[in-house]
Amino acid sequence: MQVFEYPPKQDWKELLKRPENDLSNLFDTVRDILNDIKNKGDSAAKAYSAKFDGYASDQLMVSTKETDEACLQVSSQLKEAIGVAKRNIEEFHKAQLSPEIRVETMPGVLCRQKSVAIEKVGLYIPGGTAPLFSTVLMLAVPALIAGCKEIVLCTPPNKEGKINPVILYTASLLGLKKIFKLGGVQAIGAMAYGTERIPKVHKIFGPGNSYVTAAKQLVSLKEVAIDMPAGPSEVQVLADESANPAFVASDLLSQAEHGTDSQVILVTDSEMLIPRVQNEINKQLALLTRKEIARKALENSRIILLKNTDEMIEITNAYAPEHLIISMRDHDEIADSIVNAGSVFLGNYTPESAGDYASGTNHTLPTHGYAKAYSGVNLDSYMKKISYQKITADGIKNIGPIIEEMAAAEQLEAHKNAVTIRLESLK
Ligand SMILES: NC(=O)c1ccc[n+]([C@@H]2O[C@H](COP(=O)([O-])OP(=O)(O)OC[C@H]3O[C@@H](n4cnc5c(N)ncnc54)[C@H](O)[C@@H]3O)[C@@H](O)[C@H]2O)c1
Ligand SMILES: N[C@H](CO)Cc1c[nH]c[nH+]1
Ligand SMILES: [Zn+2]
Repeated sequence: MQVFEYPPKQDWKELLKRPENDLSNLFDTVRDILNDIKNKGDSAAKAYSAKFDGYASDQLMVSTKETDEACLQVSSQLKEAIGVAKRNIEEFHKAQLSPEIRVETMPGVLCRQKSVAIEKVGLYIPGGTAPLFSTVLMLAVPALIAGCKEIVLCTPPNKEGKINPVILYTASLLGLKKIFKLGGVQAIGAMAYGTERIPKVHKIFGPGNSYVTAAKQLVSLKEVAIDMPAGPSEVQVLADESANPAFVASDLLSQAEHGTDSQVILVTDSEMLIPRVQNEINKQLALLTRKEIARKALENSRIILLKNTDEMIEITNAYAPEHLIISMRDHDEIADSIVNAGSVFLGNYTPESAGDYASGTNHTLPTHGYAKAYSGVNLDSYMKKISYQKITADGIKNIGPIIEEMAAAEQLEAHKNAVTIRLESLK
């Protein structure tokens, strides 16, 4: 990881750049695949599945037999761990249910707002470099709590057409039935447009690599809503001299191992901490199975030494990390000044992987600086708000003249008349 000591503010923007695929190329490739899926449906899905995942079969839907067999392959300890994570995620997301809002804005003018579940949702579970069964919990638990009626799940198969058994176990634990062996852009296109076998949904959720993220962004221009751009994982650690170098290194590596295009950033005001963290990274990296992936991600990554806490906060809000760990003495106070981050982890005993798996918060989070404007997945992501109003005869007498005045000023006579006609009927 490259170290930058006291970089002047005008250099921060350059320093905080994300690793880029050639974006124009990426979007062109993705657009072509999406058009094929839109025009040719399942036959194109099969062709792209063969090309990118080495699986060419007409059998796209996972059968009950396959799920039953998969469930037998999962150890009881893992089933127990998944059970605890599920309960925590349920608890945190159930607490997000919001009551209906009812306000009488003027006498006789009653306004209501109610949350209604999105009927059909599509969940994308990444499976390219690691089978993220935890993402099944993160996406399906809130969908079920919200009350979504149709839940479609797509995830890439291996060359033999098999889905990771733990993904299937988790999906079956949650009662999901429509599981398709399809990954990448072809899965996003299939859920956006619908194919002969894959139902079209209203909103697509889930993280993925740059291809998946670009596909979500393109289909959201016209066909469907999406949760947010949730691309290659990132973590930023804010650390002072109270941080534990081994813990900091472990957190940086935990996101670096996701993919070669992941990015991890350490920002500190402690010069002494830097070589200690570097030593720890080298020690821990050598022990990882995914060391080559993590090593590549570290090439995209940086250590930044700054003068004080104020600068550390400023650079964090400018970067808007997906995950932010604050390993500093005053972590609670510093957290109050953070306005741009997907999810924040406080103190030395809160590893980011707690949020990835089991604490209860959602791990599907905005990357690439989108945390400036987007929230991570939460219960509201699966809901629409519908507003209602009911005006009584007395109510229209109260509010009618206001509406007439405004409609006349906008020169919209018919709008005005819809009120006048009622007021006159009451004379
Ligand atoms: N932001 C978040 O909330 C979050 C959460 C979990 C994981 N992630 C990220 O999700 C990503 C998962 O990526 P992954 O690759 O392991 O799995 P993935 O399922 O996202 O991508 C695999 C698919 O990519 C497609 N693909 C691969 N190369 C292609 C090419 N050249 N052209 C077109 N399509 C191609 C294939 O169809 C394959 O099925 C990682 O980057 C990880 O960091 C993000
Ligand atoms: N850190 C990922 C989100 O960027 C989520 C995840 C799933 N499994 C492990 N990690
Ligand atoms: Zn992770």
